[in-house]
Amino acid sequence: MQSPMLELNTVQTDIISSKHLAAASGERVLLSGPSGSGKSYFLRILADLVPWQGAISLNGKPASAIPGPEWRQRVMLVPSASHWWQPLVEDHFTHPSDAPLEALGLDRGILKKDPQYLSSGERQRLALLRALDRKPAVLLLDEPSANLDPERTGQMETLLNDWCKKTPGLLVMTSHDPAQRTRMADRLWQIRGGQVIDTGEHA
Ligand SMILES: Nc1ncnc2c1ncn2[C@@H]1O[C@H](COP(=O)(O)OP(=O)(O)OP(=O)(O)O)[C@@H](O)[C@H]1O
Repeated sequence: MQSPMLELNTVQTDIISSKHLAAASGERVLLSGPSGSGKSYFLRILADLVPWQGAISLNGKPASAIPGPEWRQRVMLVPSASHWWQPLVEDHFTHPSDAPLEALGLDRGILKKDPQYLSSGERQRLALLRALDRKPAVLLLDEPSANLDPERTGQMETLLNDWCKKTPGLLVMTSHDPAQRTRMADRLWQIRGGQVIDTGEHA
């Protein structure tokens, strides 16, 4: 592997732990495990949103040396349920005119909508675009296509593949869909008995 973008060494919490894990820029990591095994929680560890012990680094720089808000801008979590607090969708974007809405089958008029009237699928797609607008290095996605039909899921996967390659960025995502894991995974991390391990399987 080229030098890792994200690296973990003996990370531990009350719920979950991992020994050594590493992933490089341009990779798509699929995180799997049964319901309730801690996938969402693990993404929150990576985003430094819950207390953890051990070592996590981004491009060789330890998380302890990077202020939390900066870390979360570089290692950005898109949870399965997104929060919207401004009057209009566009108010949540730094550069709304640059957002590739069409790539996800969204009309540009949606930027002028009140977020409370969005459908769950619109909300999910816009939450991803809002995250990309912040230009993260690592994108942590919790079941990003859970509310999407197969056509929209395909569009989202294409957008994510392009983002990974061109940025190049690192994608870590959860999915309950084995077919999606097969389509997307360059690397598989699995939660077994409270341990996150790299299965060594690659697509
Ligand atoms: N901040 C927290 N403190 C303590 N326990 C938590 C915290 N967050 C989640 N948990 C617990 O961790 C366990 C794993 O939850 P998590 O949501 O990460 O599972 P998951 O693998 O994402 O499940 P699913 O596939 O059903 O979404 C659950 O028992 C949950 O109650």
